[in-house]
Amino acid sequence: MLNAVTGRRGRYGTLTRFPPTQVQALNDAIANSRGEPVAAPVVRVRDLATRLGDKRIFDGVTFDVPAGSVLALMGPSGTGKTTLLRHLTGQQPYDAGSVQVFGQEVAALTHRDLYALRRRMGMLFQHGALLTDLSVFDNVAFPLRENTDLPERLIRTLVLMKLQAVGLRGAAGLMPSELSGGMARRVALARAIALDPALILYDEPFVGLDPIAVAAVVELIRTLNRTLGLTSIVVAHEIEHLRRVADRLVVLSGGKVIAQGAVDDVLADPSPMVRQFLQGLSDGPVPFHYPAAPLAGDFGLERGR
Ligand SMILES: Nc1ncnc2c1ncn2[C@@H]1O[C@H](COP(=O)(O)OP(=O)(O)OP(=O)(O)O)[C@@H](O)[C@H]1O
Repeated sequence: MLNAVTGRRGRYGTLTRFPPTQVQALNDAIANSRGEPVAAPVVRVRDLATRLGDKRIFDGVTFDVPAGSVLALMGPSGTGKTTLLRHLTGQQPYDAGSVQVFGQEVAALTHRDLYALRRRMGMLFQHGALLTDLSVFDNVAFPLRENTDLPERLIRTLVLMKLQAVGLRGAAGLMPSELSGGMARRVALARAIALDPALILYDEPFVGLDPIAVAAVVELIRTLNRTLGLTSIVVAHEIEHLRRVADRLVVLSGGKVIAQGAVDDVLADPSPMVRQFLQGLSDGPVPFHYPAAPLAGDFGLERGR
């Protein structure tokens, strides 16, 4: 019998590891054949529309994040990737369409239910700095102390387990100022998984890291996803890192999804918009300039002035 999350086979010996999307497809097929409901994706976005100020950010965005997968979210700067993560956490309302996390419509949740939903999500934001006055240990303990009534003895065990998972148990007594950028990112990751989330959101997790630290974070995202049975969304620009970390790729541009699917399929997508974005060209269909008033007006060069 297939395990719904990992795709490992049980008592019949050989262990086969399927890609998560294939696992979901297989489980869905099995459930279908038995007349059971199919496994719902962890995140389900349908016809999402959002305006911020007078700017249309999303206009009919639709995609799923299958359970157990790592989804990479890419798109030109300012296209709304962070906004999308904020829709998932309920920090930013949307105008139309549906955003479901764990089967719950985020916009319909009460304050209390939203709080409960957020406890099932870990977040690693680029600027989610560590608390500088607290040690590494206390930074990771922080969400546990804030959100649970666990005794200190148990908190200590949990914190050391999370630090062990990111390879920094030995650094528990250090202060943030004593850490390298890569170590700090890993401590932030230990803090993000402190409450055992089922979904983790990474916003630009590789920015500012040297190649060795990037390799460690790439490896960690994959390992944590596999060993903790997480589902992950990674917003990043670095195709070479995302290729190593993600199962699926969604490319946003101009308020729409311009490509989505298995990473290698999207990377091979021949459409000019996708090619331009992926190859970093500045003169294709994706505009380089943020919309602005005519140049002549801004520089006082209009006729008669
Ligand atoms: N509160 C707000 N009010 C008005 N406009 C906003 C607000 N927040 C964000 N924006 C605009 O929404 C757009 C999307 O921003 P967002 O940060 O989601 O983009 P992004 O794809 O994450 O960008 P980057 O890759 O540069 O981080 C940007 O044009 C930004 O200027």
